[in-house]
Amino acid sequence: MYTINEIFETIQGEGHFTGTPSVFIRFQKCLVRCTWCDTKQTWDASPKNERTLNEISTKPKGSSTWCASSSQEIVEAYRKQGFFSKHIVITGGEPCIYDLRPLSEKFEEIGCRCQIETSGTSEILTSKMTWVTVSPKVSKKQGLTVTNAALCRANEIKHLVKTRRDIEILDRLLSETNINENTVIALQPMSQNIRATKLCIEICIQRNWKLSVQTHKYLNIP
Ligand SMILES: C[S@@+](CC[C@H](N)C(=O)[O-])C[C@H]1O[C@@H](n2cnc3c(N)ncnc32)[C@H](O)[C@@H]1O
Ligand SMILES: Nc1nc2[nH]cc(C(=O)O)c2c(=O)[nH]1
Ligand code: SF4
Ligand SMILES: [Mg+2]
Repeated sequence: MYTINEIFETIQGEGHFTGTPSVFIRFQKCLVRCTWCDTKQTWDASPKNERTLNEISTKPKGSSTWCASSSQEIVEAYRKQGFFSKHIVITGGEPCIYDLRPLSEKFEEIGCRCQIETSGTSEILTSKMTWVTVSPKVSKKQGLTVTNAALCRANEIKHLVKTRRDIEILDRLLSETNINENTVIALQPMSQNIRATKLCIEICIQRNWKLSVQTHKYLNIP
């Protein structure tokens, strides 16, 4: 069973698939607890916030209610909602605390393609066809860090940037890991910070990396 915070259809606002109509399956629970996380409502799955999948499918955005659902029930909810998008973004919270093979394979059986948004701090178990976006995280407090294996599985490394220090951290990760030469590298400014955005533009031009600005926050869509 998976713990799900919300299921909604929107436009992918981040990374390589920016602009792609997508159905988001947002998982509950994350152990990393980044201080600047823009989705803190997903961190815990407290029993008092448990609801049914039906209630989760129609709830207001941003609440910490969640439900326990099987991959079959999630795919059925996708069909019932009459969504159009065939691009499924599995995010969270931290979705990779779960084995995502059953969910990703079930969605592929109905002609969908899956993408995972992950911190890279848990083992990535998903179908071969899944596009894996790793946004590297290091949490000394929780003793969790992005793994070599996650960076090597990544189709895309989308790195959050606040200052030049974050660029140095990414350079170190890339120098220590033998990533696939086709891996897309994207820089994402933290919390739409103007200085961080200007720095990301400068470095993306110099390195021929992709800029990822969270377009949904500028468009004010989910
Ligand atoms: C909420 S996280 C969930 C997936 C996974 N836990 C992860 O960190 O990749 C989804 C994406 O939002 C990004 N994100 C979270 N908080 C952000 C913030 N304040 N500014 C910019 N991006 C943020 C993460 O880096 C990640 O790429
Ligand atoms: N539109 C939109 N695009 C997104 N890309 C990654 C998101 C996430 O929270 O994982 C996200 C999100 O929350 N909304
Ligand atoms: S790993 Fe992702 S969901 Fe967890 S706290 Fe960090 S940004 Fe938020
Ligand atoms: Mg988001």
